[in-house]
Amino acid sequence: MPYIDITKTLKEKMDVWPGDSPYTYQSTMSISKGDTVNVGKIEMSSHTGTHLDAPYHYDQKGMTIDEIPLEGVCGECLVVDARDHPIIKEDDILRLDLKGIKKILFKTTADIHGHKYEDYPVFSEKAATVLGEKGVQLIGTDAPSVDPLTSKTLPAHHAFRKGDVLILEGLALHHVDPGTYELIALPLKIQQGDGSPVRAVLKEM
Ligand SMILES: N[C@@H](CC(=O)c1ccccc1NC=O)C(=O)O
Ligand SMILES: [Zn+2]
Ligand SMILES: [Zn+2]
Repeated sequence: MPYIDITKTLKEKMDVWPGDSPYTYQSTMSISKGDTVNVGKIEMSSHTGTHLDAPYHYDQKGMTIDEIPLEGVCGECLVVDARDHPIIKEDDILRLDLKGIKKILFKTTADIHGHKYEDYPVFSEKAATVLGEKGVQLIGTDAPSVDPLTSKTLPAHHAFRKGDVLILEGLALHHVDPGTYELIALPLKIQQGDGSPVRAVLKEM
Protein backbone atom coordinates (compact mmCIF):
# COMPACT_ATOMS: atom_id res chain seq x y z
CA MET A 1 0.00 0.00 0.00
CA PRO A 2 1.97 3.03 -1.23
CA TYR A 3 0.22 5.77 0.77
CA ILE A 4 -0.17 5.97 4.55
CA ASP A 5 -2.89 8.33 5.78
CA ILE A 6 -1.61 10.37 8.76
CA THR A 7 -4.64 12.64 9.01
CA LYS A 8 -7.17 12.71 11.83
CA THR A 9 -10.80 12.32 10.73
CA LEU A 10 -12.91 15.49 10.96
CA LYS A 11 -16.11 14.48 12.74
CA GLU A 12 -18.90 15.97 14.87
CA LYS A 13 -17.99 16.38 18.55
CA MET A 14 -14.28 15.87 17.90
CA ASP A 15 -11.93 17.50 20.39
CA VAL A 16 -10.89 21.05 19.56
CA TRP A 17 -8.62 23.55 21.30
CA PRO A 18 -10.43 24.71 24.47
CA GLY A 19 -12.56 27.74 23.60
CA ASP A 20 -12.00 27.33 19.86
CA SER A 21 -14.79 26.89 17.30
CA PRO A 22 -16.39 23.41 17.31
CA TYR A 23 -16.30 21.31 14.15
CA THR A 24 -19.71 20.97 12.46
CA TYR A 25 -20.85 19.54 9.14
CA GLN A 26 -24.45 20.39 8.22
CA SER A 27 -26.45 19.30 5.19
CA THR A 28 -27.64 22.34 3.20
CA MET A 29 -29.05 20.45 0.21
CA SER A 30 -30.32 16.88 0.23
CA ILE A 31 -31.37 14.44 -2.51
CA SER A 32 -33.67 12.73 0.00
CA LYS A 33 -35.47 16.08 0.33
CA GLY A 34 -35.85 16.54 -3.39
CA ASP A 35 -32.69 18.50 -4.15
CA THR A 36 -30.60 17.59 -7.16
CA VAL A 37 -27.53 16.99 -5.06
CA ASN A 38 -26.31 16.55 -1.48
CA VAL A 39 -24.31 19.55 -0.28
CA GLY A 40 -22.86 20.23 3.16
CA LYS A 41 -21.60 23.23 5.10
CA ILE A 42 -18.44 22.83 7.18
CA GLU A 43 -17.67 25.10 10.11
CA MET A 44 -14.30 24.69 11.86
CA SER A 45 -11.27 26.41 13.24
CA SER A 46 -8.13 26.62 11.09
CA HIS A 47 -6.45 24.67 13.92
CA THR A 48 -8.80 21.69 14.11
CA GLY A 49 -7.43 18.17 13.73
CA THR A 50 -4.44 17.72 11.41
CA HIS A 51 -3.41 21.18 10.29
CA LEU A 52 -0.56 23.43 9.26
CA ASP A 53 0.19 26.60 11.21
CA ALA A 54 1.01 29.62 9.07
CA PRO A 55 3.72 31.80 10.66
CA TYR A 56 1.03 34.51 10.66
CA HIS A 57 -0.71 32.50 13.41
CA TYR A 58 1.90 33.66 15.93
CA ASP A 59 3.65 36.50 14.10
CA GLN A 60 1.63 39.44 12.79
CA LYS A 61 4.22 39.88 10.01
CA GLY A 62 4.43 36.14 9.25
CA MET A 63 3.58 34.38 6.01
CA THR A 64 -0.09 33.53 5.63
CA ILE A 65 -1.23 30.03 4.68
CA ASP A 66 -1.87 30.92 1.02
CA GLU A 67 1.77 32.04 0.72
CA ILE A 68 3.32 28.77 1.93
CA PRO A 69 5.45 27.28 -0.90
CA LEU A 70 4.38 23.78 -2.00
CA GLU A 71 7.90 22.42 -1.56
CA GLY A 72 7.64 23.49 2.07
CA VAL A 73 5.02 20.81 2.75
CA CYS A 74 5.98 18.08 0.29
CA GLY A 75 9.14 15.97 0.10
CA GLU A 76 11.38 13.57 1.96
CA CYS A 77 10.78 13.38 5.69
CA LEU A 78 12.04 11.44 8.69
CA VAL A 79 9.58 9.98 11.22
CA VAL A 80 11.15 9.58 14.68
CA ASP A 81 9.83 7.82 17.77
CA ALA A 82 9.62 10.36 20.63
CA ARG A 83 7.11 8.41 22.72
CA ASP A 84 9.13 8.45 25.92
CA HIS A 85 9.57 12.23 25.92
CA PRO A 86 6.97 14.41 27.69
CA ILE A 87 9.15 17.34 26.60
CA ILE A 88 11.29 17.03 23.47
CA LYS A 89 14.57 18.57 24.55
CA GLU A 90 17.80 19.74 22.88
CA ASP A 91 19.60 16.46 23.75
CA ASP A 92 16.86 14.46 22.01
CA ILE A 93 17.54 16.46 18.85
CA LEU A 94 21.33 16.28 19.14
CA ARG A 95 21.09 12.46 19.27
CA LEU A 96 19.46 12.39 15.81
CA ASP A 97 21.38 12.13 12.53
CA LEU A 98 19.71 15.03 10.69
CA LYS A 99 22.19 15.22 7.78
CA GLY A 100 20.18 16.34 4.76
CA ILE A 101 16.89 16.07 6.69
CA LYS A 102 14.58 19.02 5.94
CA LYS A 103 11.33 17.61 7.34
CA ILE A 104 10.90 15.60 10.54
CA LEU A 105 7.75 14.19 12.15
CA PHE A 106 7.71 13.36 15.87
CA LYS A 107 5.62 10.37 16.93
CA THR A 108 4.77 11.07 20.58
CA THR A 109 2.27 9.58 23.01
CA ALA A 110 -0.31 12.23 22.03
CA ASP A 111 -1.99 10.20 19.31
CA ILE A 112 -2.15 7.00 21.35
CA HIS A 113 -3.88 8.88 24.19
CA GLY A 114 -6.34 10.51 21.81
CA HIS A 115 -6.40 14.19 20.97
CA LYS A 116 -6.09 15.24 24.61
CA TYR A 117 -5.53 18.92 25.34
CA GLU A 118 -4.65 18.90 29.01
CA ASP A 119 -1.23 17.25 28.74
CA TYR A 120 0.58 16.45 25.54
CA PRO A 121 4.27 16.34 24.66
CA VAL A 122 5.73 19.73 23.77
CA PHE A 123 9.06 21.06 22.48
CA SER A 124 11.54 22.99 24.59
CA GLU A 125 12.56 26.36 23.17
CA LYS A 126 16.13 25.09 22.80
CA ALA A 127 15.02 21.98 20.90
CA ALA A 128 13.07 24.19 18.47
CA THR A 129 16.10 26.46 18.04
CA VAL A 130 18.47 23.53 17.37
CA LEU A 131 16.09 22.04 14.78
CA GLY A 132 16.16 25.33 12.85
CA GLU A 133 19.94 25.61 13.20
CA LYS A 134 20.31 22.10 11.73
CA GLY A 135 18.43 23.16 8.61
CA VAL A 136 15.08 21.51 9.35
CA GLN A 137 12.34 23.42 7.49
CA LEU A 138 9.23 21.61 8.76
CA ILE A 139 8.42 19.69 11.92
CA GLY A 140 5.27 17.68 12.56
CA THR A 141 3.77 16.40 15.80
CA ASP A 142 0.77 14.28 16.71
CA ALA A 143 0.16 16.70 19.58
CA PRO A 144 -2.29 19.60 19.15
CA SER A 145 0.46 22.16 19.70
CA VAL A 146 4.22 22.48 20.16
CA ASP A 147 3.72 24.66 23.29
CA PRO A 148 1.73 23.87 26.45
CA LEU A 149 -2.00 24.66 26.48
CA THR A 150 -1.53 27.42 29.04
CA SER A 151 1.47 29.09 27.39
CA LYS A 152 1.01 32.79 26.72
CA THR A 153 4.50 33.36 25.27
CA LEU A 154 4.66 30.36 22.85
CA PRO A 155 8.45 29.90 23.14
CA ALA A 156 8.62 26.87 20.82
CA HIS A 157 6.45 28.50 18.15
CA HIS A 158 8.62 31.62 18.18
CA ALA A 159 11.87 29.62 18.17
CA PHE A 160 10.60 27.66 15.15
CA ARG A 161 9.60 30.99 13.56
CA LYS A 162 13.14 32.36 14.05
CA GLY A 163 14.49 29.29 12.26
CA ASP A 164 11.87 29.46 9.47
CA VAL A 165 10.54 26.05 10.50
CA LEU A 166 6.93 25.28 9.52
CA ILE A 167 4.73 23.46 12.06
CA LEU A 168 2.28 20.62 11.33
CA GLU A 169 0.10 19.67 14.30
CA GLY A 170 -2.51 17.04 15.15
CA LEU A 171 -0.99 14.29 12.98
CA ALA A 172 -2.10 10.65 13.31
CA LEU A 173 1.20 8.73 13.65
CA HIS A 174 0.31 5.82 16.00
CA HIS A 175 0.38 3.38 13.06
CA VAL A 176 3.56 4.72 11.43
CA ASP A 177 6.95 3.05 11.92
CA PRO A 178 9.97 5.33 12.29
CA GLY A 179 11.83 5.78 9.01
CA THR A 180 12.15 7.86 5.86
CA TYR A 181 9.11 8.63 3.73
CA GLU A 182 7.81 11.15 1.21
CA LEU A 183 5.43 13.59 2.93
CA ILE A 184 2.52 15.36 1.24
CA ALA A 185 0.56 17.74 3.51
CA LEU A 186 -1.08 20.42 1.40
CA PRO A 187 -2.96 23.26 3.16
CA LEU A 188 -6.01 24.89 1.59
CA LYS A 189 -5.24 28.12 -0.25
CA ILE A 190 -7.04 30.41 2.23
CA GLN A 191 -6.36 34.09 1.57
CA GLN A 192 -4.83 35.73 4.67
CA GLY A 193 -5.20 32.41 6.52
CA ASP A 194 -3.46 31.76 9.87
CA GLY A 195 -3.50 28.02 9.26
CA SER A 196 -5.40 25.30 7.45
CA PRO A 197 -6.54 21.72 7.77
CA VAL A 198 -4.41 19.41 5.61
CA ARG A 199 -4.80 15.90 4.22
CA ALA A 200 -1.40 14.54 5.27
CA VAL A 201 -0.04 11.35 3.75
CA LEU A 202 3.27 9.51 3.73
CA LYS A 203 4.55 7.47 0.80
CA GLU A 204 7.01 4.63 1.35
CA MET A 205 10.33 5.59 -0.32
N1 LIG B 1 -3.00 24.38 17.20
C1 LIG B 1 -2.82 25.67 17.82
C2 LIG B 1 -3.40 25.78 19.19
C3 LIG B 1 -3.49 27.21 19.54
O1 LIG B 1 -2.50 27.78 19.83
C4 LIG B 1 -4.79 27.87 19.53
C5 LIG B 1 -5.80 27.39 18.73
C6 LIG B 1 -7.04 28.03 18.73
C7 LIG B 1 -7.25 29.12 19.54
C8 LIG B 1 -6.23 29.59 20.36
C9 LIG B 1 -4.98 28.96 20.35
N2 LIG B 1 -3.95 29.36 21.07
C10 LIG B 1 -3.93 30.26 22.06
O2 LIG B 1 -4.88 30.85 22.50
C11 LIG B 1 -1.32 25.93 17.83
O3 LIG B 1 -0.64 25.54 18.75
O4 LIG B 1 -0.87 26.49 16.84
ZN1 LIG C 1 -2.09 25.09 15.20
ZN1 LIG D 1 0.93 25.71 16.60
